[in-house]
Amino acid sequence: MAVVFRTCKSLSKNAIFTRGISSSLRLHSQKPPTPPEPLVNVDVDDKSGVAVVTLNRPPVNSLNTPLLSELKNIIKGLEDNKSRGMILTSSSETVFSAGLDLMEMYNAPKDKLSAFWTTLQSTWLALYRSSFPTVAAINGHAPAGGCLLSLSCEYRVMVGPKFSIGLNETQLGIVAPPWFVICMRDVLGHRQTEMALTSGRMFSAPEALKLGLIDAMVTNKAEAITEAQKFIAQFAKIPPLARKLTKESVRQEGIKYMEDNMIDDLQMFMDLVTQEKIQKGIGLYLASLKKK
Ligand SMILES: CC/C=C\C/C=C\CCC/C=C/CC(=O)SCCNC(=O)CCNC(=O)[C@H](O)C(C)(C)COP(=O)(O)OP(=O)(O)OC[C@H]1O[C@@H](n2cnc3c(N)ncnc32)[C@H](O)[C@@H]1OP(=O)(O)O
Repeated sequence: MAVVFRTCKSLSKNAIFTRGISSSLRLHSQKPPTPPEPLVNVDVDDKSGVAVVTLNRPPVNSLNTPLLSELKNIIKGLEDNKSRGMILTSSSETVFSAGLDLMEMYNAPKDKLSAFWTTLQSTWLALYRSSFPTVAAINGHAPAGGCLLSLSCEYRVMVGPKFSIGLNETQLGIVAPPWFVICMRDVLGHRQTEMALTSGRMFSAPEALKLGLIDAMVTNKAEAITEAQKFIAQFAKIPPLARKLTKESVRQEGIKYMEDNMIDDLQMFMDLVTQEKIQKGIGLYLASLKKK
């Protein structure tokens, strides 16, 4: 797997920034400061043109505004570079993504809350409607927003059997927004979605496979990447424009929902999440996670 420097340069603002800083600082000091790790890494394979995009926010890849923003920029960069495909995975050995960063929603000022949600909306839309094939190589737990990212890809390969996946929002006393529901229904159908979401159930990888929530189960990350590459390779001979327009057509409900309802959806989020009862619930949940 080779990193195409030209592609990375145009994809990651962070990469240009850190290179610039470290070379200029080297003139003045012996020890340049260690550049910050990007929150999302991207490696593009020269031969296949497929990008492996790795969430890299330890310990659990919780999705905060900067990470989402970086992911969105990478997806846009891949679009601009006419990418052949994208595999989304995690640098953690046990967690794909713990979902939305609860700290972004807890006692947050309204402007930050609003920026957080709009960044989530636009990142999701960029991923969901991306023209290139997308696969989630789910190499760890994927609750809530982690499950949403997976569902927004076209194919899901999960490392099993011990990791779990699902939209568990109701268990937290919060509500999965309509576009989360559309994503789940795209994959599971109406009845299974209702059952899964009203209970907030998390599924083990074997359960998820049986239900169709994931498409394949493997035993490690390397196998997940190989399976993902195989899925993407089957599109090599499909004309990209026909593929893109077909994907958009199949996903029209979700795309249209978001395009038409961005502001209402933001308002619903703000109204719900700022309620005292919800804030208390998030606080208790965060405390229970920290107590573990
Ligand atoms: C009509 C309606 C319209 C609008 C709706 C409005 C609002 C609702 C918004 C709905 C959307 C919500 C989607 C979400 O994604 S909410 C987040 C849900 N996530 C979870 O429930 C997962 C919680 N985490 C876990 O279960 C475990 O951490 C996990 C299994 C992922 C990993 O376990 P592990 O044992 O490896 O790690 P931990 O020790 O638990 O965690 C390490 C530290 O990370 C902190 N942590 C974990 N998850 C989160 C998170 N999501 N956000 C912030 N922080 C998180 C955890 O507290 C630990 O912290 P420290 O103790 O190290 O300080």
